[in-house]
Amino acid sequence: MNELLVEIAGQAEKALLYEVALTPKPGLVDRNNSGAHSDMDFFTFLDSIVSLSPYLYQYVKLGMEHEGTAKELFHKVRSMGVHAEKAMLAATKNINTHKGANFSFAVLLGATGACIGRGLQPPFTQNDTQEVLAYAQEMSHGLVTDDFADLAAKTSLTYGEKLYLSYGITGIRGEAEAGYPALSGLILPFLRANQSQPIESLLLKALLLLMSQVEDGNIIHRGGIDAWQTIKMEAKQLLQDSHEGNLKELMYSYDLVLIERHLSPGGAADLLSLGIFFAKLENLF
Ligand SMILES: CC(C)(COP(=O)(O)OP(=O)(O)OC[C@H]1O[C@@H](n2cnc3c(N)ncnc32)[C@H](O[C@H]2O[C@H](COP(=O)(O)OP(=O)(O)OP(=O)(O)O)[C@@H](O)[C@H]2O)[C@@H]1O)[C@@H](O)C(=O)NCCC(=O)NCCS
Ligand SMILES: Nc1ncnc2[nH]cnc12
Repeated sequence: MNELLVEIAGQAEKALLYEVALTPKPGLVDRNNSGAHSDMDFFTFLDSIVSLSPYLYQYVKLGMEHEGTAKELFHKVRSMGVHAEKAMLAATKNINTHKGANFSFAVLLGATGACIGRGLQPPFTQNDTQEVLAYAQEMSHGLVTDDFADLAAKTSLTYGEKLYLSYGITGIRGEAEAGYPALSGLILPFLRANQSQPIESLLLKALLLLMSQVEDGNIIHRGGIDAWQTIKMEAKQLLQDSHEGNLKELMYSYDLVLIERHLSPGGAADLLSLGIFFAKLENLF
């Protein structure tokens, strides 16, 4: 069973490495540049991933060994996640590289471990993946209401809390509570349908697909709702205009546009990592 635990956690780590290595990503940190970020670079992300690695293993282990309710497992992985977040910030000199990704992997690796504890085995079928997402939804039930219950009394607010108060946007918490529809209904069907394509162009197009549809808290917190709506339209147009011969050139140009606008689709980047994780468990590539 330990080999399976190591394999699952390893796929999550690989997904985070694939995401940051993917190049060129508009506005994001990659092998070419730091996108719209002045405080972090490719090596900051490598340091971050290494700091999170032991906790990815612990999230799966907590799930596999869990015997209570899904909600009880959520509290266990979230407690572990707080330690992971501290380790990440220590490794990155207090820069928020993977806060959202750490939260989602805590929930989804815990859910994966719980389902494996009930007999699920990789390679996953689409139904196996859906069983994990359904369990993650059960774990996250009531999360938005619980987390945002007493915001008025708080003296300092996170980006997500500010977005909720300003626009009613629920961000990654809402995504988790809904069972990650950006995975089940958007990126995973796309990756399954195009799995034979070269991986870099496949993942670049997957990122554009996410950018064209997800409610990305990072874009909104920096640029507001209008900037987010514009990026959704532009990403959709790029997806329509791109083909094997011009994709990288279009992405390089769009990277310069988002850098100039100081906008970064960090939420879409996190969801890309999660999509790669499940694609690996399904042996898509
Ligand atoms: C639930 C938490 C994630 C806390 O959330 P928080 O309230 O802090 O804020 P959110 O913005 O709601 O979420 C934080 C990150 O989640 C990513 N994100 C946002 N929207 C979405 C979405 N629709 N789908 C998926 N993911 C989303 C995003 O993270 C990525 O971008 C971050 C890098 O950019 P950042 O530094 O945040 O912003 P910058 O523009 O760079 O800032 P400046 O340079 O301009 O200053 C990076 O984190 C990526 O992961 C959001 O940032 C969870 O952390 C939590 O529960 N915290 C409480 C303590 C705890 O329980 N921790 C353990 C959790 S297991
Ligand atoms: N490659 C990346 N660049 C900037 N923010 C991110 N958040 C997650 N991945 C990221």
